Amino acid sequence: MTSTTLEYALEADGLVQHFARPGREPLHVLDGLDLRVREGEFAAVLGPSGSGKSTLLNILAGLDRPGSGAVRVGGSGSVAYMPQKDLLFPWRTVEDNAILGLEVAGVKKKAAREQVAPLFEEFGLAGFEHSYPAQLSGGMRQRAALLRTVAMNRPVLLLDEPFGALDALTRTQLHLWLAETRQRHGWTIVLVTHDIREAVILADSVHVLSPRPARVTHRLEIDLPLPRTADTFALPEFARLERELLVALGTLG
Ligand SMILES: Nc1ncnc2c1ncn2[C@@H]1O[C@H](COP(=O)(O)OP(=O)(O)OP(=O)(O)O)[C@@H](O)[C@H]1O
Repeated sequence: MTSTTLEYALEADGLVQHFARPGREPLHVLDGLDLRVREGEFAAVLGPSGSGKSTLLNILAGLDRPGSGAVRVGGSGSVAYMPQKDLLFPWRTVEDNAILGLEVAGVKKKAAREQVAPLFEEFGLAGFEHSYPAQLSGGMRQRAALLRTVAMNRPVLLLDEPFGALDALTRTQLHLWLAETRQRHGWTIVLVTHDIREAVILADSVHVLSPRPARVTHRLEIDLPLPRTADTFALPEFARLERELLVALGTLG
């Protein structure tokens, strides 16, 4: 991964990935995948289960190297990554979980606590700073994990199905909350999901993956008006985009 002045906040070109399998031919997971995300853009990567979404994010995060292809991140060249199984440490308070990434980056505990303090209110966690993860609801835990990711103050956020394990009502509440919060902050986000509604309510652009080996088969601009609210779900344009994505995924004829 290199850092330079780029036209895009994040560029991935021709990503190819194979995984070795004992006694069988390698599993071909990514097949020349391209992705371009502008600064301040919310890009959703939508694909069926097993299509290679986590593989893609691991490469974008710099945790894995692609077999071929390249990733470039603008600004400082670094990203903040919230993996799918982003476990909060049960023995740390919400506050101490929130500062974990900063501590790992070398920030002193006191300074890290001061840095994250203003975020608790906005993330609906004010008053729970000294609670332990087991004392939070599922939605609050995901917000705490997201707070920890955002606290890293990196130019690009990578989110791997952050709401996948939540019940439908909590998930919708978090969608509306994130839609508002990210607009206020202007974050650049790549979110992978297999939830079409999630992609449409949140994103500026949706990048549809083919089944494995994955490439981007469609890129759809989501030009629904901002701010996105509960009323957005009722727009005819929302239903039209949902249907278009069902077709792009091959779910409808
Ligand atoms: N390190 C690895 N070694 C071998 N195979 C792997 C490895 N990582 C992923 N795979 C395989 O690559 C394929 C794609 O996995 P990946 O987790 O990227 O898919 P996904 O789209 O994120 O799936 P889901 O939506 O179900 O989480 C799967 O078949 C998986 O078994």
